[in-house]
Amino acid sequence: MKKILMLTTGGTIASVSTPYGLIPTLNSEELLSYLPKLEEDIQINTRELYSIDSTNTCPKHWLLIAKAIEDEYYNYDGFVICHGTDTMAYTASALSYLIQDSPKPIVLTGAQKPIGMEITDAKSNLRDSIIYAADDSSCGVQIVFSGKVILGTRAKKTRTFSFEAFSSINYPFLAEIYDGKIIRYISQNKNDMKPVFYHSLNENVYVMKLIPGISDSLIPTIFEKYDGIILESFGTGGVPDSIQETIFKNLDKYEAKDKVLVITTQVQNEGSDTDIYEVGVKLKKYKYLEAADMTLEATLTKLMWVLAKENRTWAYIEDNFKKIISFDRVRG
Ligand SMILES: NC(=O)C[C@H](N)C(=O)O
Repeated sequence: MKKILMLTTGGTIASVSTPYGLIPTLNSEELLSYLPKLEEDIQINTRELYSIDSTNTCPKHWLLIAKAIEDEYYNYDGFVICHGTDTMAYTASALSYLIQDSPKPIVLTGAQKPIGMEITDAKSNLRDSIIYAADDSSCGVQIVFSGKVILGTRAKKTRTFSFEAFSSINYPFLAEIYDGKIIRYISQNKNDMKPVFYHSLNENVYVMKLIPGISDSLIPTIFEKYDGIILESFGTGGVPDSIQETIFKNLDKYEAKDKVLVITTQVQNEGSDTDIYEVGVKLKKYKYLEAADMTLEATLTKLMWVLAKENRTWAYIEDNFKKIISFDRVRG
């Protein structure tokens, strides 16, 4: 018999309607009581880690989830985390860096409608997640939602209301689940996997979204305050004239290992490549990193993981940021 640990953290799945709006209220046992009967023989133990709308998720919650899994890792065959959908992709990415090479599945799920409502996606999402987490071929961190299995490093919430809330960005779905049956499109080899747990993240990372004509007035303050600056640029990536000089001055002022600039794109699909246009190529004389085809969620949490290392060198930062972890990037 397979043993699954279901961890709960709040979110819509555990919410009830109140005069003030939906509030996460159900505890983990109450949530589990809604799980439809399974054909498989699976023992599920459950534990509430905290109960919040995932809007309020912070990096400390990611560390807490990772620690709870590490503490129970050898007592269970798989883990299911019930989580709010709004920041689930961030949590899935963060867990992909905090728990690497896990031969056991770590599945995040949630719902667009509370589990107590008559029309809800919660029961099927929970059932699919448990079945997927109990399957011998599953491993690593994934989101299971609306019948799709998405790598934690590739997930993005792309719909606010529909049940099909998540997309897999620049990577195919790993599997789909129909009527409780898993159809795998990509098989993962877990034979040589040994889990590695990490215990810290550097929260001093800022995401700056560019808009046409953006002013450079906040840039010196951002560089002073943060260790990692992610520039969400346009198209394939470039730094516009209005902020160019100030960005370059600040890159010169701080050593690259102290303040790290990452260029990414606002375009959801296909990623960045600063080698193409002059607005990107001119950056070449500076040390910076490129997100390439990584999601923003993966870029942010990977940078937090990389910058958690004390006395880091540029080589350490570059090697680890560019290293492919849980298929988070395909391009250089
Ligand atoms: N569907 C949801 O779970 C949304 C909710 N606001 C949350 O992220 O906690």
